[in-house]
Amino acid sequence: MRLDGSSRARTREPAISSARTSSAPRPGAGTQRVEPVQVEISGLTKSFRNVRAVADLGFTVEPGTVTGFLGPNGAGKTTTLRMVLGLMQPDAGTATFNGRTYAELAEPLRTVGAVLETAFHPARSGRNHLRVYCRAAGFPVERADDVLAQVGLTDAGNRRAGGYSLGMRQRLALATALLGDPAVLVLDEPANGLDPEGIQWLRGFIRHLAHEQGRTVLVSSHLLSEVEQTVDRVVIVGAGQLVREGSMEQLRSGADGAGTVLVRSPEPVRLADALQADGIQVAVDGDALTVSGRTTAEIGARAFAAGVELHELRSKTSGLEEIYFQLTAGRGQFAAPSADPVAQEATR
Ligand SMILES: Nc1ncnc2c1ncn2[C@@H]1O[C@H](COP(=O)(O)OP(=O)(O)OP(=O)(O)O)[C@@H](O)[C@H]1O
Repeated sequence: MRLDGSSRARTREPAISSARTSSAPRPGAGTQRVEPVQVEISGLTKSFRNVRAVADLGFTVEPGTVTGFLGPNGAGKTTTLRMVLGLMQPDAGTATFNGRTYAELAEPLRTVGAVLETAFHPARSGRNHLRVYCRAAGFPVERADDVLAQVGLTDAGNRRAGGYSLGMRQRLALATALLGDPAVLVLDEPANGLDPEGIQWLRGFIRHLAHEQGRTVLVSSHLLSEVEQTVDRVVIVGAGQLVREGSMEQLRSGADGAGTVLVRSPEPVRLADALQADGIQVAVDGDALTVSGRTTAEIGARAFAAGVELHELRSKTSGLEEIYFQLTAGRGQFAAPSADPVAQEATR
């Protein structure tokens, strides 16, 4: 699902948006932090006739961090987010917020805000759209002005949302998601269609929501480059299954087998001994060591502890985009050969 600029009326999916009015992040009143909420996905599974969209998917989204939910088109991201938000029933598995499913939350709109698609009444002003939403959700109408200010749309608040640019619509959708001051924000492809200035604004805004205010932020994208500078952690899916979960640092360093680290030292043998003593696999070639399955930080720390001088320490992988491509190549979606569930099972 995408921010598609449509003006369909929706009730359950808070919408977004942008003006070139404000570039400073202002997400929330003051610097108060929200109650931390952990999102846990476990065994989530969903099929549509002969397509298994999500298959036994499990991962955790931590408070105070921005987690990128990445995968190629058709990998199952939207289907997963819909199940997380209680908009679609899973065939199996659960998605919980501090242990409760969306349906079990006492005040779901105060716990979770979502930006799934742009959807506004085109004749309504941005401010009115937010006020209508406040009334429907039982929030004080003053919240409309609070969130307009947060996303830098105060000056455009009285203009018809139908005349907003895509960036402004995305800011308006984000403002809608923030009305309930939720601890969790789920954003589906929020940078879609934004210009570089809008992307920079969004990046600062999202990071502020997580890092300064302790919110749990899950941002989906099919492009790693789009979220690379925004997210702290990544969850990569392919064909509905978990491909990789970890910090950006782990992904960059090619840890857990995605790549190797090159180390140069005037004492290669002593360094190799120190690393091997910790069960780390090392290949020595002159003054160069090639190390698999560990981050540059881990190797640097081990060398420091052993008192070994280093002349070079770097990831040998050829870049994030290449790692991402390698991890997800050919994993757009399952194409089960038959609608027969037994035959589908055989394709797992
Ligand atoms: N309502 C539906 N009916 C049938 N098939 C569906 C439905 N929704 C999703 N699918 C299929 O499930 C698979 C996963 O789709 P999904 O939209 O979740 O992927 P995605 O990762 O969000 O992709 P994109 O980045 O293109 O939005 C795809 O093969 C898609 O065609």
